[in-house]
Amino acid sequence: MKGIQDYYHDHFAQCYGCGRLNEHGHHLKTYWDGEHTITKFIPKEYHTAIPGFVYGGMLASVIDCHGTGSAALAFAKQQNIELCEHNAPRCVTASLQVKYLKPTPIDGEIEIKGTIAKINERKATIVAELYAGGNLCVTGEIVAVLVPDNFGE
Ligand SMILES: CCCCCCCCCCCCCCCC(=O)SCCNC(=O)CCNC(=O)[C@H](O)C(C)(C)COP(=O)(O)OP(=O)(O)OC[C@H]1O[C@@H](n2cnc3c(N)ncnc32)[C@H](O)[C@@H]1OP(=O)(O)O
Repeated sequence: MKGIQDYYHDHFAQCYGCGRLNEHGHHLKTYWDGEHTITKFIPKEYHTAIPGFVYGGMLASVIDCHGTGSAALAFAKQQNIELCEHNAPRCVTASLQVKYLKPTPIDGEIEIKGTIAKINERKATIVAELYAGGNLCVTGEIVAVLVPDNFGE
């Protein structure tokens, strides 16, 4: 299954969380599932916080890039972009909020479900729900902004 990350331009594909060209990164893939977006991730043992449970910063990282990926999908849909090599919109995180409801078990796949809560011409708000073993463990809210031409100046 391809994710929006497969369609980022090479110079937008270096991110530790979601860049397909970062050899040390998570290589997340985010795609539509009906009206929602999905990202899946299998934690490694070294992502431990407390034995048996995932480190919270790691979960925030996955939610972060699920948010920017979901926003990019939403902008592509809004702008009627037919995704093909290197033409995906690219977003940066303006804001990331995370709530840890329950410890997240480390042994198994994590699924993050995204809902596009708000979108205008350059900003999207994504609500994320992170599930492990079918249980809701973490929620998040990400404000993602299309990369401005003067980014980093
Ligand atoms: C050779 C090629 C080089 C390429 C080079 C680029 C590479 C790109 C790679 C991307 C890779 C991504 C990787 C994954 C996710 C990260 O890890 S990204 C890294 C972490 N994030 C950052 O570093 C972002 C740092 N912040 C910024 O650059 C700027 O503040 C931003 C976010 C671009 C916004 O700046 P701006 O466009 O000047 O802001 P502004 O016009 O005031 O705001 C735009 C909208 O966002 C809202 N907003 C702004 N900040 C916030 C906030 N903190 N909270 C809530 N709303 C906010 C504003 O209210 C406004 O909303 P509307 O008025 O449209 O309703």
